[in-house]
This record gives sequence, C-alpha cells and structure tokens, in this order.
Amino acid sequence: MHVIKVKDYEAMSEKACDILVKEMKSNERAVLGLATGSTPEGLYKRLIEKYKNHEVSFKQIKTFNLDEYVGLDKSDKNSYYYYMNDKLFKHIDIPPTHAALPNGKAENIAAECERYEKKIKNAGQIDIQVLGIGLNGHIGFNEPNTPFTSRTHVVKLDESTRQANARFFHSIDDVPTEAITMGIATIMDSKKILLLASGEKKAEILAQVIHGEITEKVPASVLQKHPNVTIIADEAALSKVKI
Ligand SMILES: N[C@@H]1[C@@H](O)[C@H](O)[C@@H](COP(=O)(O)O)O[C@@H]1O
Repeated sequence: MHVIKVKDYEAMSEKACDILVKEMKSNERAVLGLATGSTPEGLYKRLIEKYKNHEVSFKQIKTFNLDEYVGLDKSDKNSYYYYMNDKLFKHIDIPPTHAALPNGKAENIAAECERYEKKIKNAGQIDIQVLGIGLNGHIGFNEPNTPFTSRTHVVKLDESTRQANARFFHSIDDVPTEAITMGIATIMDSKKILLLASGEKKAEILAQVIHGEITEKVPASVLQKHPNVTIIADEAALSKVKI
C-alpha cells in the first residue's frame, strides 16, 4: 500500500483529482469506479473544474458506482443516484448510459445484483476504483464479516452505518435498512484502488487498515493484499499511523 499524507481535506481532494485526471489523459476510455459519502465531494468539484477548463472529457469514460440504497427512488435526495447526478454527472459530458449505479428499486434485487456484476465484467476491468471508508472499516457497503470472495450483493446495513449516515436523512427511521453493493472481490478486481480518508474520526480505522491484521472483521484490511493501492489521507486521518 502506498500512503500519501496530505495536509487537509482540500489537499486530499486535489491529489485524488490529479491521479484521476492523469488516468483519463492516458486513457480516454478509462473505466472509473466511484464512491459516495462526504469524502469524495471535493474530488468531484475539482473534476468538474477540469472538465470546464477543457482539460478532460468524460465522453468515452465509463463509471460504476460502488453501491445504492434499496428502496429509494432515483429522485430521492438521499439516493446515491441523486447524489452522483447532483455532485458530478449533470455537470460533465458523460453519456447517461455510461454512468452506472445499481438500481435499488429493481423488482428483483438478486437479479439486479447479477446484472450489475455482469455489466462491470463486460466493461473490462475497472481502471481506478475510488473508495471512502466507513467507521467500521466498510468499503462500498461491505460491512464487517462480509466474505472477501463476495460479488455484487444485497446487504443489511449495520446499525452503526445507519447512525453514521442518518445525518443526511430526516430521522434514523428514514435510513434504509438494506443496500446493493459491489462485493469485496468485485472491488479487488480493479486494476488500481484509491482510498480517500479525511478527519480524526477515521484515524482509528485507518490505522487498523494499514497496520492491522487482514481480517473479514475489517473489510478494508483486504486492501493490503491488492497490488496497487494508494491511500490519500490527511494528517488528522493518519494521526494514529506511523509513517
Ligand atoms: N456507502 C458509503 C461508503 O461508500 C462511504 O465510503 C462511507 C463513508 O462516508 P463518508 O465519506 O461520508 O465518511 O459511507 C457510506 O456508507
């Protein structure tokens, strides 16, 4: 794992943007894996700037998001579909058919998981997968004890994850109980992985991910086994890591 320590959230976003732009410049048909949450918002703002300054085009880029809540409509402000459209897609020239998320409103969720996994496979490998990290070490919505061999599947969300994400909803009762997520093996198939972390509240879990045992109890610890992982984290998030 290559760890890049930066000063703060802005510097993390800047560095992540540089890496994605470099990838898109070297391969205009790059396949990007994208994440939601607060962490990548600064990255998306910068990518929009780069697009507006004609430095990059997304016309031939394909994207796959990690996850989506089950049961939320695309028009629901808390769906990841809405988030991605609002924070990135509607501001750039990506063809809507190239920007994929799991469909959390599919009638048959199991079939939807299979369809999504196949769609990723058909696009070839994901060139760079962007990840945030949950406080319990989840990546995508792969909660602790998800098998490392998992493919896209439906998950029951941890109470701690629902609590952590409740800030976006009216109340905790409105937070969905299930989600569709790329599996850990799906994520590990990516050629490169970029894990972003900012803030003191990520310090404990990040230390476990970098120095701890590789265990399904800490889903992100699997990244130690991936040949090309870059962690970009700020000083606060790395405050418990010796580097
Ligand atoms: N499913 C998402 C994850 O993909 C994300 O990494 C995590 C951390 O979110 P944040 O970046 O807001 O800390 O939250 C959610 O649960």
